[in-house]
Amino acid sequence: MTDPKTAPPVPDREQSLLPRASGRAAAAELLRLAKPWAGSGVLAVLSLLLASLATLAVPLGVGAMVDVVTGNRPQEAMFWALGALLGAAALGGVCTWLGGTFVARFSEGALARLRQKVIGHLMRIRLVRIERAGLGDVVSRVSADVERVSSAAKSGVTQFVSATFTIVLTLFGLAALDYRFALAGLVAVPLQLWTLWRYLKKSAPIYAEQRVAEGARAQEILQSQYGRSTIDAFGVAEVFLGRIGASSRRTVDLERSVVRVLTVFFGRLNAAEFVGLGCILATGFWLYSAGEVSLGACSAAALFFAQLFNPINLALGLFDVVQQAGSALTRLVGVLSVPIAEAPQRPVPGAALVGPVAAKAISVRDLVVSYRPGHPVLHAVSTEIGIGEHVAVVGSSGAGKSTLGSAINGDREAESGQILIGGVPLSDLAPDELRSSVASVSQKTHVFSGTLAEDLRLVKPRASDEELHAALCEVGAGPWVAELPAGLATLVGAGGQQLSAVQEQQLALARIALIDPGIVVLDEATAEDTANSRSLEQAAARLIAGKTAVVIAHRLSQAAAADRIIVMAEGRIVQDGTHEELLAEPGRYRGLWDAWTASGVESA
Ligand SMILES: Nc1ncnc2c1ncn2[C@@H]1O[C@H](COP(=O)(O)OP(=O)(O)OP(=O)(O)O)[C@@H](O)[C@H]1O
Repeated sequence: MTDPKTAPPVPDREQSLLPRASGRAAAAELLRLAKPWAGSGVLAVLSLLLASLATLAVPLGVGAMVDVVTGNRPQEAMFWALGALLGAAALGGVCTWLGGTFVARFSEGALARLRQKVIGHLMRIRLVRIERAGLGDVVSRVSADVERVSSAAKSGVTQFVSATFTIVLTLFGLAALDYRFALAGLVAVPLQLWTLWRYLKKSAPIYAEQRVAEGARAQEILQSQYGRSTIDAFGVAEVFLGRIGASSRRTVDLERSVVRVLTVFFGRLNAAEFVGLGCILATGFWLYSAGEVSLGACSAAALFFAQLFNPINLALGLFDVVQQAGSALTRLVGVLSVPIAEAPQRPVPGAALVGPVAAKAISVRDLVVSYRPGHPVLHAVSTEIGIGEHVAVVGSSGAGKSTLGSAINGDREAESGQILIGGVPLSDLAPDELRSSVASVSQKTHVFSGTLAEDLRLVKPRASDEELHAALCEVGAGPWVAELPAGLATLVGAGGQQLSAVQEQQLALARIALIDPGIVVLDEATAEDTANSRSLEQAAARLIAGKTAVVIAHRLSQAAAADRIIVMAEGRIVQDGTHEELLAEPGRYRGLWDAWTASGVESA
């Protein structure tokens, strides 16, 4: 089967990515998920409101002190002002801490649920859709995007809410001193809004592009690791380094564009602040000269406005974080809109459903399968496979053998046509029922990190050690497993004991032996040396005895041993018969057989 990571690229990358949700749908989903933590949300708002109120005491206290110094207030007002400042500082500190704690409880709870939901959904999306999107897109959504939303929620939300409260309350404070101070301060608002509008217009497309570029970079890096053996074999590491470099440069260029836009944004915000402060000072001078306000009130007004610089910059600057988090959130929630394979819930997972299951017949009727809409790779394929019959599928590379195998195994959906398992349409079988009836070994087996026993128990969680040993012995793995340092408890997979390709294949066969299904689809890669490939063939033959089997024959000796052979070419069945029948007629099979025997492989 074609390796999905090296499958031909789909022309329109943007279209093949998983979808994004609308901003409204993303926010609605987040609020739904946050419901259990609504209490923490309310407490967070109240704490932050109190913390912002406390900051108002500073300009008022300093204003009072100025009035004491200029003789407008009695001396003892100085002690009250100092006391108010200290009390406000303590209250502000405690409330900010409480606010941060409640925000974290609220946002982390909601995010954990979202992440769980997205990953759960991803696991149920059909493999072909994941392959079309590319692993990079998937990985960047559940890592970088989750991280972006999480860090925005942790610090950004607290700061944003505090800053907004401080801005609103400070404007009230200014108005309380004299409404003309508040009006003077508002002169800066149109400038700030214009600055923000320009910034959002410029930065939104850059951020969206940045997310896609990050996905593409992750895809290149993953591809270079998954394809390591091929890359090493052909000595093309430089090509991949070049591709990773190009995709990294793209993300760096976009990062630079972000910094440029941000610098202009903050520069304009500073200018707007100075315009506002100038207006406040001019208003103060005018009101003081007219004898309408005290010098202390003028100082308090200037301090109020200067105190707005930070929260305004913070609130507007946080649009950046909020925007990025929003963009990431729409990508995360977008995953939830991808249709999934319906999985009826069953109370007992795996264990109770694992075999032995009686052999069943397979009917393939006018089967059409496509990886991309409108480009079928199987064209109306039909065949009947009887109970207990062993059918080999042969044909040149790309003929559609693996696709047929994976369609029978339920991994590939039919675009049209049908597959019946024991007379029941495959699409009507519950996933657990399907898994216990049909099991397969593909060319690309995976050894999961953990102990050997854990790897095998993935398919039969309650299997005893004796059962695991029996399955391993049945597929010829007994001798090397006996030599492992800790037997079944030996760590295998990434970071553990490295297994050879043949041992990995035997492990895959042992999983089938444990499931003991009625139908087996074998598409395992051919071992390079004849001794090993023969031992694997013998193990496979033992495994499929008494079961219905579809063997994608990579060696024609496997085909010759089958009850019947199907020859495929360009997605169609071009010959169908026993080994002897097909050898007796001129055609593709005889050509393949002659070429194979001439190569001397079978006699090696
Ligand atoms: N994951 C995939 N995405 C897109 N196209 C694919 C994918 N897998 C296979 N194809 C295409 O489908 C066609 C049939 O491939 P398939 O792997 O079924 O052939 P095969 O006969 O099993 O070949 P091989 O013996 O090389 O495994 C080929 O044109 C292949 O490029």
